[in-house]
Amino acid sequence: MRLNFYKYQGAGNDFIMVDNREDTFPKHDITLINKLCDRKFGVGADGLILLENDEEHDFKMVYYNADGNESTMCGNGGRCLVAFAKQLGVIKDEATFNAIDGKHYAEIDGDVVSLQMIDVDTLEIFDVYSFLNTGSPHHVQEVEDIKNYDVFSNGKAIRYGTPYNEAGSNVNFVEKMSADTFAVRTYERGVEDETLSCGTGVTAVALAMYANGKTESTQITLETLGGTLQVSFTEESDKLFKNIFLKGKATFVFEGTIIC
Ligand SMILES: N[C@@H](CCC[C@H](N)C(=O)O)C(=O)O
Repeated sequence: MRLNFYKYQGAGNDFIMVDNREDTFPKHDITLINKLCDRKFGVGADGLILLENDEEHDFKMVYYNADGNESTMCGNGGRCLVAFAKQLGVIKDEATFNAIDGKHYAEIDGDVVSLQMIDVDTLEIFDVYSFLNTGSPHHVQEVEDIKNYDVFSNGKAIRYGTPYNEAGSNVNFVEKMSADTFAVRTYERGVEDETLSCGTGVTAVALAMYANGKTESTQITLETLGGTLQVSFTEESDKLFKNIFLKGKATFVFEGTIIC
């Protein structure tokens, strides 16, 4: 099979994009998707995303983690898919699309994509961490000296540990930098490693920091290893967050054809 693909990255979270409007991609071939995402034996990416036709919206997003399994929402991937849809001529400057967690609205201006995330009505606060679902599940924990923190070992232990166990959670470590700016590093489920950034992850961090009283701002800057992202939202009532937008660059890297 000859597979045309496009590589995109959003704040260093990188994805293989495939135009699957003709429904030709072998969607259940976990081994193939895992191999395409492999950084030594394949193209290399944190995930693979299919752009498909949708009856009600501009397109549909189908997301696979690098391990080859279909997973829950990917915020940076969604932003990159909007840029890909524009490159294909499927949309102009705004889009609505269908994803596993429901309908999303997005705007694109140059290489900056602003993506509306699902509303969040449940945010659990525990002694040393918070847990919430922003389309994907996220554990949020404050640490000191985040630059030198062992994200891989500690993230992996939390991801597989109680209460998450096999189903797991993504794990975000955060350190406050200023009144409305936080540094974030994320261990991603399904990649099973630290990624350079995670869109649903920084969204979770912004909401958790606000809910924990670590910031009074509803427009928060998140510094990740791969770049800067912005999250804005409104709080409708206690811990009910709406109008959540994730904003940052989504960049085309290269395209190619692979015979597989
Ligand atoms: N990188 C993503 C999150 C992708 C999903 C995650 N790995 C999971 O399986 O929960 C993002 O930008 O949100």
